[in-house]
Amino acid sequence: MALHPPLRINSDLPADAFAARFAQDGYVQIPVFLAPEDAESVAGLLEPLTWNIVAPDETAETLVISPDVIKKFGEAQVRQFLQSAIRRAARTFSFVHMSYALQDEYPRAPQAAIHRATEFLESRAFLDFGGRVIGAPEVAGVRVQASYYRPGDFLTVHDDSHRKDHRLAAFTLGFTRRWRPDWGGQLLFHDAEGNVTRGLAPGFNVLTLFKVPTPHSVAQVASYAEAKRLSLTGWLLGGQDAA
Ligand SMILES: O=C(O)CCC(=O)C(=O)O
Ligand SMILES: [Fe+2]
Repeated sequence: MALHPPLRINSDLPADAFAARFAQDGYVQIPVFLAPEDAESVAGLLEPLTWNIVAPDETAETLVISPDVIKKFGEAQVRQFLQSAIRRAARTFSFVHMSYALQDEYPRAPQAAIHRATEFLESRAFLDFGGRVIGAPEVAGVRVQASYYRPGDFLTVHDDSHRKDHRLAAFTLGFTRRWRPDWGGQLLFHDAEGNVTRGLAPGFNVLTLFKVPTPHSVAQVASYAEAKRLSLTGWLLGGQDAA
């Protein structure tokens, strides 16, 4: 049962026009996705979260480095581990960024204000809107995290295929303000020749949907970037895997 006032999808959105774009291009961006005051409210909830650093270990398992883990193992050891995740990025899939696991956290404190976003992303309103745009009315659930990319953070090329989950499409809902194009952090789409076919700048209250599988990455954020690259990112799921 929902504990929070629902976030409202902007009522003026022409879902069918966005669906045509998605079908043609394999991705679509929907600006002013939430009612503007609701987007402001989500942005205000993301800022003060207690974020964890995430990066894969040498077996490709995601390690979650909470502030407690840093206290326990010490900053030097954490830095060493992150350096190895950065070195692995030269050869294989890797990433370093901050994350907040909305759906894992929800049962611990469903009344926490951030879960207005969790409840919305799991709601029929969001799943049905997403389903209309991607042309898959059977969207059954969602897998989602909040993410925050700091200077130096990155995500190397991958296509979002998953062993178990049936991912119908990937989405990101951005809450990044005033981003300069030379700050990196773009969502990049890649072709077979190694060219970037499209680079989408982080934005505010923009929903991006793209097909799975699609080769993509997040460009490393420049050391001199001053804004926070904040978003809610995840996948619309089909059938039996719904959360
Ligand atoms: O943050 C983004 O723009 C994309 C994130 C992504 O590709 C992923 O988490 O798999
Ligand atoms: Fe991805």
